[in-house]
Amino acid sequence: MIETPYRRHSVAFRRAKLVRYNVRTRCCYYDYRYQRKLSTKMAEDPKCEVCQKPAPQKCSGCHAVHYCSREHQKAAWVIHRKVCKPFKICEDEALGRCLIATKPLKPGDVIIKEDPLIWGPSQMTVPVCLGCGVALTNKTARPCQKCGWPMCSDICQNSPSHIPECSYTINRGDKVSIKNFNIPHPSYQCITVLRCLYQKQFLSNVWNKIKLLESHCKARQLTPSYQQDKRQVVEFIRRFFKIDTFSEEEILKVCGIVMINAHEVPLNEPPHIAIYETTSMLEHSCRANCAKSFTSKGGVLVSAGTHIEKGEHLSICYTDPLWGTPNRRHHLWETKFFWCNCSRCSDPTEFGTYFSAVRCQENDCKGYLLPKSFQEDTDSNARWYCDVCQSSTSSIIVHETLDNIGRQLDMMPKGILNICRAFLRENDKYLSPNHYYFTDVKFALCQLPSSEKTTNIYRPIIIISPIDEDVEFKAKLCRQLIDMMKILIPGKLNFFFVEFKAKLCRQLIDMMKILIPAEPRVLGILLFELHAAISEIGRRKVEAGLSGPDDLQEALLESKKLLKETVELLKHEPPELPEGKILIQAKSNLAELDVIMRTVHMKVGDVI
Ligand SMILES: C[S@@+](CC[C@H](N)C(=O)[O-])C[C@H]1O[C@@H](n2cnc3c(N)ncnc32)[C@H](O)[C@@H]1O
Repeated sequence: MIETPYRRHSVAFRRAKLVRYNVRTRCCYYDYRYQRKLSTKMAEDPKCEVCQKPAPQKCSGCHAVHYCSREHQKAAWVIHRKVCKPFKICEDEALGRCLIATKPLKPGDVIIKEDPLIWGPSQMTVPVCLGCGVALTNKTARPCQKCGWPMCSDICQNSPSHIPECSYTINRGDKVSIKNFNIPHPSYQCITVLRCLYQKQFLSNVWNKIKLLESHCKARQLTPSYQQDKRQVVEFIRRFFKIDTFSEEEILKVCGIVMINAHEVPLNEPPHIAIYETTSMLEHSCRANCAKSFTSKGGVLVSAGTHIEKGEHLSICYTDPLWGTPNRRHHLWETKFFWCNCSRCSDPTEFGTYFSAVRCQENDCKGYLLPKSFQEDTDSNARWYCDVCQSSTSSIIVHETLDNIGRQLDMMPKGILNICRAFLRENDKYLSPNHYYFTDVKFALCQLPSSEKTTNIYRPIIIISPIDEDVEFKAKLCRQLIDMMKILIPGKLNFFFVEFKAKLCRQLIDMMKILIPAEPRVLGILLFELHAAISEIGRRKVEAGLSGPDDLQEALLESKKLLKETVELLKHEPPELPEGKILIQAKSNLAELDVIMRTVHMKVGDVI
């Protein structure tokens, strides 16, 4: 018999008793019990995964298994590649545990895909089903027959996730009774913490992973949330559930673990939270290199968002990457107990985008004010300096101005074009063109629908951004307006909005690629909106006789390129999330576009 590589490997594995034969499927399977035994032993004395001889070489991917020779590594790869990871877990004095790439990665490569160790409702939530997390109403709620917690179905009542609070409630003696489903209910504050404590009491394999996560117990003691947890979680667990197995300290440590490590999972309304074994170890950067998305079942999927070199730290962004630097840094300090010093926070200009900068108010000065470093901006004597005239202004005054504009923005209805325009125009004298407040408004404008059906509520106006310095663009818009006025009926004059929208999308895409290149959702949405605007412009121009088939084909080709990029960026998004819906739409538009392009080609030939 010819020995195939597979047979060679299986023989080697069987000899080493790592592979067993499954009679039913007639296949060999990898016996993980052996791997675990070997891995524990290898920590002291590395042994070959295949033959158990001394093994000097380790897997260059995960660094977790060893081999005595290249042959045995090759033989093991068929099975090991299913569990091998492109990173290793390291310990850093400042960061704690963190993940480091062990091989080069390209955008979209999957790095981690895992189910939660624990999931549960957010601390502040309306009553939700404890089996699936969906919000309940008087009509949909049905009490669990064993404990009374409201559930949405029999399946959820018997869900393994519900076992902890169900069994603690049964032990308590009285069933839970929840009647009001419209407002946040305090009883839910302790559920996720209780689920972790249950692991401590009964399931040591899960608890052993949870307990290693950072809790920042000491730093938290000085915060209001610690006192709140004492009153609302510790007391509730003790008084309501009558549990005295855990000390106050133990419960508060778990509260800290949940606060520091839980990820918000937005699959349901309201979102639930989840702790993951590996993803919860990822460090933060405001210009992260990894992207996080979720599977439909609540698992997490971390993929490379940029090209990542071997040896690079893997990071995600814990905060909203479209907040300004002071806001991001304070938020991280208040919720995760560290001052961020990432490459973006260390560069006040945020890679030349001036995303957090304000305009210099000195006469005729075109400069921007920024602090020398945002690390020092927490000081009350801090000042912001102009990059042109070098004048300075107190940080307190800058922040007061920003707070006022922020309040204005909070109250402003987004999605009303004229109001957004007025905001951009009025604040142009204070804020840099790429300022985060402007970005917020422009991002909302970019998501306004481009098509006639939904946009003809907009008045026929020429929309020229106050920050628009592109004179040629304005002139072009005016020429087009005159042409169009002659041809179009008034209801179609929102053409200018679509042009404006396409321009905004391009501006934002360029900036996002510099500022947050690993945020596929933001970029994906913008590329999709740009495709919609370009298609609409092409279509309307042809309808109005303003352009010929060559322009149309050019627009279609650009649309297609943008759609392909959108699909690539959003490929890991589940259909439950808005970005997943855009992915479905983009795929369908791509198919339609192919048909249209073939038709155009058949009618007018290859014009470009
Ligand atoms: C979700 S945990 C990450 C895992 C954690 N290092 C561990 O060992 O369990 C978040 C904590 O990691 C640390 N951390 C993460 N990113 C950091 C960064 N960029 N700078 C400083 N500390 C960071 C902080 O202590 C933060 O509260």
